[in-house]
Amino acid sequence: MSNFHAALFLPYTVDFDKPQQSQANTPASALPAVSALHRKNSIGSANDAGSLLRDNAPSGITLPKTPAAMLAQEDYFTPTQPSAIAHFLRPNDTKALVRSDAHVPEWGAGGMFFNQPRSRAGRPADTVLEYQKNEERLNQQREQSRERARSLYKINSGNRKTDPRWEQTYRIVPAIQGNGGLTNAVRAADAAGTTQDVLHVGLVGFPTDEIDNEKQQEIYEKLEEEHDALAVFVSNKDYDGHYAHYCKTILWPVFHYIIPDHPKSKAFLDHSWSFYRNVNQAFADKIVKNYKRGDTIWVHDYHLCLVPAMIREKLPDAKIGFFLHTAFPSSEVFRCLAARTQLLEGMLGANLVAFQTPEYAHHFLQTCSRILAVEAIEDGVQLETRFVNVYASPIGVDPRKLAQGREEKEVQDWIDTLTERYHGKHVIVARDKLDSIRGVRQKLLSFEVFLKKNPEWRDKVVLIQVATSTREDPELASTVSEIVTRIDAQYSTLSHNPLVFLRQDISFHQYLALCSIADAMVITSLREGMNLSAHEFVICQDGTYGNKKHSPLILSEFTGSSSIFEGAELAVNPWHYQGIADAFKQALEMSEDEKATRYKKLRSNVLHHTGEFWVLNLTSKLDEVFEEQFRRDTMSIPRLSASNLIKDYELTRNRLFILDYEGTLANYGSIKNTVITNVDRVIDILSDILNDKKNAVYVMSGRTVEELELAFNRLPNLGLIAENGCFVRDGSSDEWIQFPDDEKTQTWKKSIKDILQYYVERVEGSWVEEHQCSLIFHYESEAASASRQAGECANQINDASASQRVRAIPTKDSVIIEPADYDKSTAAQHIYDRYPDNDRPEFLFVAGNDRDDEIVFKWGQELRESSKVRCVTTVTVGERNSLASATLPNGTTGLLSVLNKLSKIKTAP
Ligand SMILES: O=P(O)(O)OC[C@H]1O[C@H](O[C@H]2O[C@H](CO)[C@@H](O)[C@H](O)[C@H]2O)[C@H](O)[C@@H](O)[C@@H]1O
Repeated sequence: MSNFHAALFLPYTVDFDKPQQSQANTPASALPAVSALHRKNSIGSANDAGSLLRDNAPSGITLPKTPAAMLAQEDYFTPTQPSAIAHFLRPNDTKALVRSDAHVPEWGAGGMFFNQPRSRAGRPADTVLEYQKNEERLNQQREQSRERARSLYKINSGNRKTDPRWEQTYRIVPAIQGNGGLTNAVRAADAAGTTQDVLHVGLVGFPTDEIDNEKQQEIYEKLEEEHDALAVFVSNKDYDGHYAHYCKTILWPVFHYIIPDHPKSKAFLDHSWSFYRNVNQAFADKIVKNYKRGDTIWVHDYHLCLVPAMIREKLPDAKIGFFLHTAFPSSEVFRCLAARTQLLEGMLGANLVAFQTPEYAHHFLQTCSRILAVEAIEDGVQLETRFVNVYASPIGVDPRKLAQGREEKEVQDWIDTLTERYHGKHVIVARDKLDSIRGVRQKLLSFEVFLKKNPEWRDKVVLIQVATSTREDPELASTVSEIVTRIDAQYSTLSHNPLVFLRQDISFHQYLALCSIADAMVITSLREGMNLSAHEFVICQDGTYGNKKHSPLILSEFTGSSSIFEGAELAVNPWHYQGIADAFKQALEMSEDEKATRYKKLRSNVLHHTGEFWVLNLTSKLDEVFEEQFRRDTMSIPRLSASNLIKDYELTRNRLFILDYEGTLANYGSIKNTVITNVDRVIDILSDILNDKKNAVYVMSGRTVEELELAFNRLPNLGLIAENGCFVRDGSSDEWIQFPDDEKTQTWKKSIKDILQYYVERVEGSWVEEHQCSLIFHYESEAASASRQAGECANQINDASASQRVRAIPTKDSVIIEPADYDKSTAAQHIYDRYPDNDRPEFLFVAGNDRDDEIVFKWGQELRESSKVRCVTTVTVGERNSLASATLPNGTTGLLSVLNKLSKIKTAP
């Protein structure tokens, strides 16, 4: 059985061999500045290629070539290998450790590292018209590029469409695109046997229109046969529109709280939505085509939110998990997305939707209840016929492989070099992609405050900030440049630069060495799903190599990682510059004892939350919820066996029946009608059952005390549970017991009525029904806007009144607002407790059909599991998934006929 892991990019890509060039035909403009390309970017020399890309740097550090430098060159001349070491410890080993956060500038950028087609997509368009114009321009450019290549390689163009560069032989190499943390985690789990038969599904990481079908097929087969990878091929247009436009321009910012009503936000655009859908569909189709019963499907990250529902449509019984690697925003932000409903419904196609932290999971639950008007509880979301579990499990790193990586000679050499270079200085390290969410600007401004306020540190401290990918946000890059220049001008001296700002990536070896010699790491992301650099830093600080150990971690409280470190990190608010400045000081002046104490906790959390554990944890959670959902599926719940029930009935004394009324014993009546429905047959049967003194029967309902009394006044021995458990009347009494406190009830009702009034004025045809202990907001469910408003109403009440122990539950056409501490199961428990210890019921029969009956099924099941009641039968007559032990598919009629049979049984007194 296979474990599919679908992520936007495969962990592999293709590096084409270069065709022989014809020098004679080579246009001068197409030739690269070879000397510049082959020169190493030595940070130490003043006029090298690297100096164009950085402000200042220590001498003696040699860096790999940078993406920015390569972008300046014609794509078919870019050298391949040097920059791959920024991503892998061993670029030729397709299974070696990948950098967790690879910081690839944009899709198609692999062409800077490997010989493969590169994206020519420009800046995302503001309008559909602009988008179409861009497309025309790009098509022209593509054709020109092909022409150039044909002449360069002396290939007669004729009518050939295929580009000669991509007809060559090729190698499968580890991809620089994609989620390194995910790749490492799955590999670690695979190596440990925690997971097996992994099948990666993803794009090959570069535009493939220029690769002919035959070649695509060849690559597909090679990847499948040799690397257990299923390549998804989509058109360049879909690829650009999906990734560069929809994902990067809309979803990524919104998921990281870059509010869409910002004037620059493009979240209102929708022309890229169709590309997003197309790519998601291509993934779903690929998985469906290769799926075999029993397989498990994991879909990863925000690029593929629609895939779970698309698969579910074709494979209703498949086991599907969805994991969001990024943050998930609050519902206030998420609701700004035009495609919010489709995105949520897409994710809810999974059996399990998982997040990095409980906070993101909570936001998701709240967003679902608000936007889809569905009931969201702590464990998940109740849809019309399915339950979807929601869970949080943080990803981690592979400490074993990282430890091995640190043993590599290059790392050791770099540790020596850096130790010598920064002898006597305190080094703070940072490596971030220079994009809008990583908070580099905030970090530098805070460092400036730190230097200003702490002159004694100015010539002792060095902040080495590696800032990769400056192309995504030129405005940010220039603001950051200004700050760098200002700090440099203000605080650099002839012999010391307190800030080393590298506008390029460093190699993986250098990174591990830097982390090993650092006196602190600082991460000030404004929002981030996790931040595995923090974990890598902790692993490097064990004191095995280098003279530094247990150095503190300054970490933004808005990263997922901060949720697992339990305060052992120095948590900072990236918007509080003075706070970060104080954290710099605290880190630099921390006693060895405090460092050791904090480090112990940091390390134990990193070692606990490893990538392998993450895979294991998610896998077992998915198995567990899948089984439970299967059990709850009415199709798999066994039909009630009347003969077994009769046997139990005959064998027992003291029997307790708890039966839901509307939808279970009788059809639903009109909400506005107090005379519910014709109950004659029900009354006759219940009366017969009550004739046996060993039986107690309770009818439970959301109806009021008065309504139930009116409906059942002919059965004085019947027990009643009104208002979903707020009131109980025993069969032997006329007295009702009210559980919620009257005064408290009046207080919460007063405040909630104001909220409800707001929605009644906005939702046409809506009205509020008032019960003694609850309020019900009714609305016409047909209008989408009405159910959205109802969802919002429920959310607002839940936010406003949690402290009053009140909850609002959205249902299909109403929002029920009721006390959080009382329900049908608490009423049932009250009834059970009133039996004397030596005369408890031996037989319990619970029947229901709706969400509020489920909790009574659960209660009944627990009595059976704890052997408190010998014979327990819980029956659902509804169509939704259920915890009941049996079903009665022919509903009310079936139930009445079973009860009728029992009522005719005469047992010994
Ligand atoms: O930039 P993209 O290609 O759209 O990919 C998004 C990012 O994916 C990876 O980061 C995400 O997953 C990490 C591991 O779960 C998590 O630590 C991080 O917070 C997530 O955003 C990748 O590491 C990043 O480089 C990508 O930008």
